[in-house]
Amino acid sequence: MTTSTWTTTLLFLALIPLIYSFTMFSKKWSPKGLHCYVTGGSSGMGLALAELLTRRGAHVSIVARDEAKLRVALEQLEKARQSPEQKLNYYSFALDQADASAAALDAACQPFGGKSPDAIFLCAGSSTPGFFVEETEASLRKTMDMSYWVQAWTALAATKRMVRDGTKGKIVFTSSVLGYFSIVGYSTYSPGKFALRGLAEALRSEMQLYDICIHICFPGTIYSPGYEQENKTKPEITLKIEETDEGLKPEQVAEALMKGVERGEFHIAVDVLGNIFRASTRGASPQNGMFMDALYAFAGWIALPIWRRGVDSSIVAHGKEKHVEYLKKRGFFD
Ligand SMILES: NC(=O)C1=CN([C@@H]2O[C@H](COP(=O)(O)OP(=O)(O)OC[C@H]3O[C@@H](n4cnc5c(N)ncnc54)[C@H](OP(=O)(O)O)[C@@H]3O)[C@@H](O)[C@H]2O)C=CC1
Ligand SMILES: CCCCCCCCCCCCCCCC(=O)[C@@H](N)CO
Repeated sequence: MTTSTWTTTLLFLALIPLIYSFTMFSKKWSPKGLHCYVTGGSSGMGLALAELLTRRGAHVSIVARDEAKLRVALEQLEKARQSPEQKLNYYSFALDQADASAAALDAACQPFGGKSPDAIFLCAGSSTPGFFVEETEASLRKTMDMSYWVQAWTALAATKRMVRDGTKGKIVFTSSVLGYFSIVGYSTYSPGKFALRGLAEALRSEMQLYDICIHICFPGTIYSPGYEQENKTKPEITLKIEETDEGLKPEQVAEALMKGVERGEFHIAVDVLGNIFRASTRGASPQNGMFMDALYAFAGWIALPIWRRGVDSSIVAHGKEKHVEYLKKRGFFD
């Protein structure tokens, strides 16, 4: 290379951190005065997020199925209200159905003269861990509804509405670290959470046509009512593998998600573990920070193969000791 090529290359490399530092001064997104639509807003992370948005001065609509839980959740939101102008409402709909998802959105737009919400937070979802060999066609379809379609149907209705209304809004999906990798017990859940990543990636690209911003969050264990519920069917070995994950409270996840949205991150991880998996699995998805991402990816390069080997050997050991007995007891071989 000639001296001038070297100079140009060095100048170009020096520009990269400079360009990154500009992004630090760009205006943060704020939910104040905006209509935020939160699915799964009656429990766990969705409720914590709805409360946080209320405290930040947003109009908040929460959607879930159980009306009694929604009513209690709305009381919690009322306590976080910042001004009498804020519109806080709940809507009871089953979002794993396409028509009900569109109807829920229609209903929530009514108090706003039919106008689309400014931000859609898709938190609804659930998991029913178990062993794949014990699943059925019905259980696999149902669990896909509860991990993928429960968010995809609202995304479909919301993008149509935002584009028709010219709303330059945002849509935030909730996947899981189990949308980056998977382990025994999550064959009914990870596929839907992986699929959400695919959907978010396609939409991040397409929605640039309309200035609609897409985000997707990848939390680890959240100590929520949903977590208590899933533990009822969770295989012992799955629980054991999960012990490595410290877990967070719904409020901590909501705070971290909000920070990621404010910073304009596409993939939002809520803790170090999530960041390691994110940076190690990123592909061509935008990175969140050149230096930290390189560091997380390096940590993953070293630690993930070691961790996975440990997980694999604990599964093999568990199988030899207990698993066949377990299947026999459940009548699997009958
Ligand atoms: N808990 C965890 O460890 C983790 C959870 N996640 C994901 O984060 C999100 C929140 O989880 P978590 O905080 O545990 O939430 P919870 O399980 O505590 O609450 C789930 C919320 O979604 C609603 N919901 C569930 N199914 C439907 C449906 N078919 N139609 C409408 N609303 C529905 C529930 O209300 P109702 O039942 O009344 O409809 C409730 O409001 C989920 O998408 C979950 O998959 C990701 C990583 C870890
Ligand atoms: C640096 C390398 C160390 C790697 C350690 C990784 C430990 C991860 C354990 C599995 C965590 C599973 C979280 C499940 C969250 C979820 O989505 C379910 N609760 C379903 O709702």
